[in-house]
Amino acid sequence: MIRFEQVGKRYAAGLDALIDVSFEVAAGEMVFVTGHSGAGKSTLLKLLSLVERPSRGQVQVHGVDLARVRRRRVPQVRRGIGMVFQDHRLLMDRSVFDNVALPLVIAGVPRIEAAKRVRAALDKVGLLAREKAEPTTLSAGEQQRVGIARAIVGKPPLIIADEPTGNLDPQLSVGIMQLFAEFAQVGTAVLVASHDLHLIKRMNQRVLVLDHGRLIDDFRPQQATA
Ligand SMILES: Nc1ncnc2c1ncn2[C@@H]1O[C@H](COP(=O)(O)OP(=O)(O)OP(=O)(O)O)[C@@H](O)[C@H]1O
Repeated sequence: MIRFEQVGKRYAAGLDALIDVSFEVAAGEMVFVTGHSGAGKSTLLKLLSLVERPSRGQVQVHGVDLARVRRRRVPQVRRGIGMVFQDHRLLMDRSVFDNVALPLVIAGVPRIEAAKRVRAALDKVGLLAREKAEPTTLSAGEQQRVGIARAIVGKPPLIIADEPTGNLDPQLSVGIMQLFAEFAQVGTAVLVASHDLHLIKRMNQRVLVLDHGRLIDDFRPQQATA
């Protein structure tokens, strides 16, 4: 599903954010990316969402070498990725329903079909009753769940989340991670950047550890105990 092959990323300032990073993620896997602040976690996710391009090596998604994706095809590739951000980036003057519907509207999904899918996504994150609410009237955790509903509504084969639980309490954080794990169980590949070691430990999933841009560990708890 995802393949990084000796990937390097050097920003214009000359700083190496990623150095010789190689790994693969299969469909149905949930993987945490962790490491100190500045280790390269966000950069790694940005290469997948084509916000940044690698300086060396190759990033492949579904067998497609992302370096070959032309600028005008970038939006199409991004439609195959559900993106969740720490600051969730909701449109505050639109309803919860409209926020979640946005990717479907952009993709041209007919209204009745879109409404069905939006409600299914909201149901999944436990917010069906709040579809008419404006995001400002929701708690931080609820807003984050709207962001997740928006990321999953198009049923993308890949979800990437950058510190999705950064400002949530531990219980809510676990709930959101369990939701991601459920998506992985039905075949979605899920990549979550997080520095919350307590949460990562609790979820018992594969963990990639970055240190100053290098991948220093790739820990698979299931295999370790097998
Ligand atoms: N657009 C950019 N231009 C120049 N340097 C950048 C840019 N984006 C990130 N960097 C640098 O690349 C390194 C890796 O940054 P990145 O954001 O990937 O780390 P991170 O592990 O996500 O950190 P954090 O946990 O603090 O978000 C850092 O030293 C950062 O300053």
